[in-house]
Amino acid sequence: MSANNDSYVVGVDFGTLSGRAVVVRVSDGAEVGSAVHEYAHRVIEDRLPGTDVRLGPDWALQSPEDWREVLRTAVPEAVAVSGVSPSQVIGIGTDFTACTVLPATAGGTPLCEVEGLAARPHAWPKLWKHHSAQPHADRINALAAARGESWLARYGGKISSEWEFAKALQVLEEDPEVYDLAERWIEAADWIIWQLAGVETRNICTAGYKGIYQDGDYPSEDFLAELNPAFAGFTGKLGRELAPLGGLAGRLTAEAAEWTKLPEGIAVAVGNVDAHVTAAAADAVRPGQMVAIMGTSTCHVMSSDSLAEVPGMCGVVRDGIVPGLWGYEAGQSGVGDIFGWFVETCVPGSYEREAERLGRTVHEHLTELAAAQKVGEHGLVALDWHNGNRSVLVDHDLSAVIVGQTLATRPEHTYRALIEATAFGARMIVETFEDSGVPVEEFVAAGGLLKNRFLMQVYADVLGRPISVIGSDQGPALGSAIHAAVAAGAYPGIEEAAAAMGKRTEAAYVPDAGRADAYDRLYAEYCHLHDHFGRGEHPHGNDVLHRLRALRNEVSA
Ligand SMILES: Nc1ncnc2c1ncn2[C@@H]1O[C@H](COP(=O)(O)OP(=O)(O)O)[C@@H](O)[C@H]1O
Ligand SMILES: O=C(CO)[C@@H](O)[C@@H](O)COP(=O)(O)O
Repeated sequence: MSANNDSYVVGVDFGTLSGRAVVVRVSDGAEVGSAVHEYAHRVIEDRLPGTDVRLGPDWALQSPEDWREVLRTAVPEAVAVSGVSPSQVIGIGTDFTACTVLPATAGGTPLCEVEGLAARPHAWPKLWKHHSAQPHADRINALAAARGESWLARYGGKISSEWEFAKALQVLEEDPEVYDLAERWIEAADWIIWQLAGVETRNICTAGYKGIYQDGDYPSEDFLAELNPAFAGFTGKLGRELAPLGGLAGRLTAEAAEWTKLPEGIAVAVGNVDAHVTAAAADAVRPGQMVAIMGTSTCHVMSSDSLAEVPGMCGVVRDGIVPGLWGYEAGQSGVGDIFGWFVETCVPGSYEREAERLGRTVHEHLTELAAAQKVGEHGLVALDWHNGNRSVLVDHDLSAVIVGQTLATRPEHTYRALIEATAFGARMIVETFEDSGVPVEEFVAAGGLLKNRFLMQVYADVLGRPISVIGSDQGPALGSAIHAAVAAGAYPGIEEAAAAMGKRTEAAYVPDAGRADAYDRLYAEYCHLHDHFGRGEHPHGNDVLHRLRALRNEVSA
């Protein structure tokens, strides 16, 4: 079907806690209807559903049935709310958290749904924030460095415990039977496309960033065998034919048409990652436009026409955001999650009652109180490592630090210090890119944290540069819809579709010179603590965080 003024596409964003669908007009990107489905199992962290099987520290799993339910509920609901007739929908695109990865049969059945395997933790999909494969990542990194593997520099010198190889090596060594039964090791981003189009595809984005696919190949058999002889053939569970972003993965099957109530045969776009699709939604896919998707965690994505080695980045991948450019990714594993943790576990009841009386959420109440302070007034500096450090240290055995507390420290002081810590972490990433010869010309913010205007101003002041903001509160879903429009043939490429359908306001926040100067002093303290606690036993460092983590693991084992 060809596009006309009445054509629409559906974008579906599979997030950490929910899936969101949005119906978008192809001609101008107008969002005409949306719906959200909260996952029934949310994040599986304590025990496997319906069993007494307990999970260890740093485990995080998800249920594939929750993802299918998004297709069955959020998609038809969004179309119903929009008033658009399903016959006007010409394509569907999706994005997923990553690296969220699962073992499956050759037919695509998740192993946790195979009879007899539901009580085996390693048969379940591992969510991006499953961090218990850190020892496996450490071994991969040490061996790659010792052998001088050329791909290591493409990952800033270290691959993360969140990525595909570390997670798979953990399965092999902790449950070899499940490893053997896994005929496929597949990103949820590609698995969902399999459900929609009935064909197995592997997108270039997750293969490159999370699957160590560089210059046409995965790490060699020889390398994998040195990690563990039984790991030698691992890449046989992956895919070698990579599909380009914005490409057509296939056509909606009759079964998926029944779930979604969309017409059978419409275009299904190649799978993609929540962060990377958002660049299109903000119309920020040109070289030097860094898009920060700020939510539970923050991902930083940016295209460039040149290849550079940026220490501690997540990865640089040819065609990884848009075809024809190098796509860079860096990230912070915990941002909104840190504020959420603080609100849930560190705030006295009196604050909750006051927030309720004022008709605000506790976040809003603490933000109001934090905004009344001057820079540095709380006397605190924090390290934003409650969920480890993804960039630039790439170490999920690190944990958070708050220094400067006294008996006068109030929750609003700590809340502000935590917001500032995440902004300092973002500045560390931006400066590392620039120092490595990859200039950041525009900083574009997207994601759920945009709703906190004080936080956004702190970021502008800490970064000392203007911040543009996306013009949609459904960035990933809009980005997926844009990819669907390209896959359906409505635009020749992602750049053209992004220009017509993406939205952003330039320089929505500008730094205040006085506050920016004051933050330079606090940032210097952050850098000092960052290197002291994060870089091990160098002359001025202390590895206490690793010793504490080892002790915790020993005791909880
Ligand atoms: N007013 C607020 N200020 C700062 N953080 C908030 C606020 N309200 C919610 N959060 C945090 O934002 C995060 C959710 O962000 P969101 O972008 O909606 O989710 P996701 O990243 O999963 O798509 C949660 O971690 C929550 O703790
Ligand atoms: O790591 C990536 C992308 O590479 C994200 O999917 C992951 O951080 C999860 O993002 P959210 O915070 O759920 O938006």
